[in-house]
Amino acid sequence: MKGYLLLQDGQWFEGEASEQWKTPAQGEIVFFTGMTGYQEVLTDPSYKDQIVVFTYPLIGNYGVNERDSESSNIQVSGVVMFHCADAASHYESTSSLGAYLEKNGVPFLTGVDTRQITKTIRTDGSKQALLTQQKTGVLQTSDKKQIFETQSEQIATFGEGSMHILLIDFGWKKSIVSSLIARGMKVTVVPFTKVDQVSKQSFDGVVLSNGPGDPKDSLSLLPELKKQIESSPTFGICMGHQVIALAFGANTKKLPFGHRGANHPVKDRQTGKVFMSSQNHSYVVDETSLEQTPLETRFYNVNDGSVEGLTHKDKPVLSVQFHPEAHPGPADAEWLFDEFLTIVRNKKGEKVYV
Ligand SMILES: NC(=O)CC[C@H](N)C(=O)O
Repeated sequence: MKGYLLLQDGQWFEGEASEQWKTPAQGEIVFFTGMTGYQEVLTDPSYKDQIVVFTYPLIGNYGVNERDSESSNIQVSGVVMFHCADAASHYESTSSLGAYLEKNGVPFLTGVDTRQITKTIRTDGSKQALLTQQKTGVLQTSDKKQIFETQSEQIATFGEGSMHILLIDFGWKKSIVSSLIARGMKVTVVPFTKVDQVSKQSFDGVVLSNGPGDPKDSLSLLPELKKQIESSPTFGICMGHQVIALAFGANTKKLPFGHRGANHPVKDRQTGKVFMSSQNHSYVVDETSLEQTPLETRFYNVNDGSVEGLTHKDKPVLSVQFHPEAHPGPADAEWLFDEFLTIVRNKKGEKVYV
């Protein structure tokens, strides 16, 4: 059965449509350049309502398993691949990728020139798109604020460590919680709209999570979030980093087509070292807006010079645009959890020297 990807500007691409495809799916079209990690990408809440194009031509080779999902649902609205492997080969695989997408009612298109689509996005910028079985289709305008779509409903605690971290949730990835638990932390996840319901004194550190959509949609909650950020050592990841910047008076802006992949080089101004990072974002902190704030740039993107992380001049606040929990991706930036937790431990009086 034929299927089509229609772009907002009228361009279209033809491919093979998956079977269980009842209605057209709309979303912002984005491309991911990593060779692996498709299960984590599909279930990462930061990808909510996006149509993901995988640029690596063979996707699904190792199937889908019970362990790697970043949340309990598939978050993307559709998927575009060159080839989706029918036969999955991995000892932990419980399903092929195609069967997993079909079971969850997520449409996908194969046999398309994914690199051509990517070139189009890179040249003309990100845009809305429709996956449909007709060559024609109407794109709906939407004022949906994704930032409110994926946060957890309940306040929940994980792990049993002696240090207690507040994870402010914008659409948290499982890997952030497991990275903290692996380092001896107890983690309480609180939706960002409910931070006023938790006491500022009960936590040894605060982490602001990743999440979908535009960070500026959090503006009305910034005063409350800022109180929490200033109460304890704080670490922001991706959306969390952008929200910290906004809370201290900086600005964010949309990139022409975002960074999504597992090999984005980042430079640490403090050490001069470059390392590889996993990334998934459309927005960045506008460096020119930092001048009037107490924040300074610590990390840069080597490819385009954009801001990749911040520190506060006087407070224990650290933030990164990339993903130190890195699923998918290289583990090169994991040490940032250790740097942050050393600050947390030292503040609590458990001296740690690194
Ligand atoms: N992974 C994230 O947290 C993404 C943050 C934000 N939604 C962006 O696209 O820039």
